[in-house]
Amino acid sequence: MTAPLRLGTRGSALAMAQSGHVAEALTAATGRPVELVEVVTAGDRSTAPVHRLGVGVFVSALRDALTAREIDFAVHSYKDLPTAGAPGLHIAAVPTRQDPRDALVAKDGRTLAELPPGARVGTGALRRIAQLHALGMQLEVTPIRGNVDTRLGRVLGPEADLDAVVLARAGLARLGRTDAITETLDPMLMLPAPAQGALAVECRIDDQDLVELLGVLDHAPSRAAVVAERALLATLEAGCSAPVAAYGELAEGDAGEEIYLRGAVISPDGTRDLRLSRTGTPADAAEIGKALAAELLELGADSILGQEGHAGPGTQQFGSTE
Ligand SMILES: NCc1[nH]cc(CCC(=O)O)c1CC(=O)O
Repeated sequence: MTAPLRLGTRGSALAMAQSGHVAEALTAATGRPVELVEVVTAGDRSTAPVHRLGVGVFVSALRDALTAREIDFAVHSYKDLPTAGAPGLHIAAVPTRQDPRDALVAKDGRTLAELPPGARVGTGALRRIAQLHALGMQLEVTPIRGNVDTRLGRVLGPEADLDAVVLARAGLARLGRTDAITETLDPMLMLPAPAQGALAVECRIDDQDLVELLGVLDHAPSRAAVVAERALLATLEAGCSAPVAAYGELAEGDAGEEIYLRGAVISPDGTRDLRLSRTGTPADAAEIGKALAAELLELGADSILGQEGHAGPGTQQFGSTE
């Protein structure tokens, strides 16, 4: 009997759902039993706004537990990971990505276009706030935070005080709540966060057998898309709470498999909205992301990012802002 692999996870419903899913997939593919070990992070303990909590609050406790060998591997929402990797740790797999688009949950089954001027729309992410303002619909965008159920309750519950909320479709899908969605938002209007809908399966780099074992969960097209989107984010020296969006799509082109990467940097008030795209081969995913970021910077992306107190990678903020 092999001892079960210890999978460290946050205790939130979303984290448990995605960890449980990865555990099952790994056992199905390899026959190895997996046990879930709950790790409490500073981000879970605090109710302070995420931008006050600092870098990687939802991630660092899991990484500490990995380094201390208290757990063998961890599953993160990829978009919550700082762009700088962790020393001694390795992302051994990027499983097949979920639908990366954002979703609208609105009262009376409304779509975005059906919201009247002055409608109150809740979201915590600067990227979503900025893009909602850029629509020019006079929406009253209200910052919210909390877990998925709390956020749905702001529209659907007995104490509903908002007309709509915007959140990641992938989170709702993992919790079996896609029934609440009234519109899945077209990336033409709401470009997703870099790596949204993707998971990162991380372990110690010196744990070579495990690196190899976890590799069965890797999905190359998902990894290529995420690599391109994250290279864009890293080159902009922005964090996951910056008003930066990126979406890489893989498709069969004339020259074989192609990646089509779109990127956007939007000022929080929506008045400046830079959008560009670039194509290339999946093998060049990182270069495509860097080149697209460089083009955005040439158009003044840095001055937009500067507007919200951006001061380089040292002040990156990551966590459940969305
Ligand atoms: N920042 C919070 C967060 N981190 C991961 C998800 C779920 C979607 C995903 O895995 O990308 C969410 C919720 C949301 O954005 O609504």
